Amino acid sequence: MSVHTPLPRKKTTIASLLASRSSGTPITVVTAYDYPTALTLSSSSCPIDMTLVGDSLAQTALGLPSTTSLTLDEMIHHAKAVARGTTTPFLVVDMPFGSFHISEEQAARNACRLVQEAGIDAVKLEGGREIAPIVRKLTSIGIPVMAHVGLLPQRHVAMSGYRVQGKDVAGAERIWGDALALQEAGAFSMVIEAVPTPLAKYMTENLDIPTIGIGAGPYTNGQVLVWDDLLTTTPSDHKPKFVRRFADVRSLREKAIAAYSTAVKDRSFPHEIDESYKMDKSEWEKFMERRRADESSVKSD
Ligand SMILES: Nc1nc(=O)c2c([nH]1)NC[C@@H]1CN(c3ccc(C(=O)N[C@@H](CCC(=O)O)C(=O)O)cc3)CN21
Ligand SMILES: CC(C)C(=O)C(=O)O
Ligand SMILES: [Mg+2]
Repeated sequence: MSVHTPLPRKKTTIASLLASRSSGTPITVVTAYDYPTALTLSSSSCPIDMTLVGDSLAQTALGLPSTTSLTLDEMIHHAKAVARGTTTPFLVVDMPFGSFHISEEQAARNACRLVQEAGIDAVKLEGGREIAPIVRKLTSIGIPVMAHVGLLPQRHVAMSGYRVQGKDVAGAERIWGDALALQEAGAFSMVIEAVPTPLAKYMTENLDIPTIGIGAGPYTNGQVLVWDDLLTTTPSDHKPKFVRRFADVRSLREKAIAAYSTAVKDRSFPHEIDESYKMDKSEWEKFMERRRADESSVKSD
């Protein structure tokens, strides 16, 4: 096989994620909110292990102030679009704020909706040991659950903003205790968001499930980034420390739209021959003959 031919890839499974963890192969996760994005993450030239329909959808794609106002119906609408474009990546969806805390029954009903209506592989739930019974319930009915500890954006008000978590002994102990309880409840993997590097390293070394970090340093089993952050799609004055800009898609888009606008205004677009359609001269003449006949009959009325 030539170096230019991408390796054929199979659908990511929980078993293959565990195998990546065991072999020390970093796991790649990117968020997606629509069909074209899902196609890119499934492409054989840039294959990603896991696609996450994150509730960051609220801010990145819908212009909402935070994730807490995103509804389950809105999430399902986007998850369906992402599922249509997803082939090999494992497809995980964030359960929105309020869609799983009320009771185990509510969580099970809504997770089943995501599986049946959107066709996703697993759900992700933000929270600590207090949601362990819900994780256990979903796992027991065959819905894989990804845990999410550390910074919990759905609780940004209670946490007084988006702040690094687990920086002191008490905070680190709480997060480690949460992680153990969630693993024990059956979570197949865990996102660790915005915690100091040594804590995420300790968690990765002492848990049995793959850890996926965001703002958790280089020692987790995998990394996740938000599509819009890594591509720079939107104007933003604030860049969290953990974001690396791998491209500047925003300026590329703006250049293209400016060029289009200029071309329309100076009439260089569309080109009369290359970008427009022809009509046979005889057909055109017959059409004009009929129009003239119609016009003279209107005048003589
Ligand atoms: N575009 C986007 N990227 C994300 O990573 C993301 C979202 N949206 N929306 C939902 C949550 C919100 N997240 C955030 C938002 C802000 C910070 C932030 O400003 N962090 C500070 C930490 C300050 C401190 O405590 O020292 C930073 O400067 O890194 C972190 C995570 C992560 N998620
Ligand atoms: C940042 C990731 C982990 C997430 O939860 C989201 O995009 O909503
Ligand atoms: Mg999220």
